[in-house]
Amino acid sequence: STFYERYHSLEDIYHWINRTQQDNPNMVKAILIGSSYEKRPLYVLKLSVNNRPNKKAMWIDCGIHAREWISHAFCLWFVQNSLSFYKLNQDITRILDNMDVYILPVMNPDGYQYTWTTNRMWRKNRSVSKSSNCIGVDLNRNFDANWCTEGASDEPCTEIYCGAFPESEPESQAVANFLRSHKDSVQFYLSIHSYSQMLLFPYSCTLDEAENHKDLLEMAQEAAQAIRRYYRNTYKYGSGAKTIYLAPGGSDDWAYNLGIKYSFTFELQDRGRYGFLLPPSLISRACNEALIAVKTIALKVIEKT
Ligand SMILES: Nc1ncc(C[C@H](C[SeH])C(=O)O)cc1Cl
Ligand SMILES: [Zn+2]
Ligand SMILES: [Zn+2]
Ligand SMILES: [Zn+2]
Repeated sequence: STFYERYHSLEDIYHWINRTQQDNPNMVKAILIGSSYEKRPLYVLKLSVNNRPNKKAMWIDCGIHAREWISHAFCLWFVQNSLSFYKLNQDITRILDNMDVYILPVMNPDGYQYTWTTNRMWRKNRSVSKSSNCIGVDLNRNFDANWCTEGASDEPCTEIYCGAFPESEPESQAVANFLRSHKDSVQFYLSIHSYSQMLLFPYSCTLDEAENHKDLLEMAQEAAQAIRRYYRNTYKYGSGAKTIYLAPGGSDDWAYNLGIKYSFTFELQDRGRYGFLLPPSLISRACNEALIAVKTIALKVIEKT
């Protein structure tokens, strides 16, 4: 099986980032947006095929949760597919001609490394708290969106520990800073997770409906329909609070409140048979399903703006 149908160590992904930039100097640029708690680099790959004035952009982050390995695999898959099929596939060509794409393949490198060396089921980052022997903050409860209310915990030993304060973690702070400084061009935010096959949009932190709920629902529905039509697989869709659970401090809610009105979290395969331990043989199916969903929504964002 090819490189993109296998899971890769953190070091291999860093090598891949370098090689991808070197092999595609006109389309790919690696941007260092910060570093992790253990001082590992956070690299964003910028895909850009032209320098149109006030061009829009989309953002995809992967690996906010360390054990969700299909997420990291999707970011690599998306970059490879975009570079390989630009000018050959009309959807990818239309997307790249109209939008720059910022991709963060490993948002939580310390946690990812830890799942390779020590504990495959690790979720959080690896920061040390002053008040407890337990390690790690749930980066998807650390953003400033109803921070640390119901659905998160102020207990460092829990899997949904919200951290000492919003953006207390270097990883979430780096992402928030980058998006704050690019909020006028970024129109579409996407965070990739696993598992349970869902296409989620704001809000997760409250049962209130987002002001463009109808748009978001229509986009998610079309994406889920595309997956069903092309891959005969079922993805649920809806606002996070109603579809999965009430949970505050998530990156998608925060990005939405920043002004990025098309904001989504995808939960990729599967439904629980393998869960986080999705076998490599299912990587291509899972990534193709996510890819058609991303393309469907990206094309609708381009239409609407
Ligand atoms: N805003 C959000 N959007 C999606 C989710 C679901 C993910 C699934 Se792993 C999580 O629990 O962090 C959670 C939140 Cl807080
Ligand atoms: Zn090396
Ligand atoms: Zn997750
Ligand atoms: Zn999940």
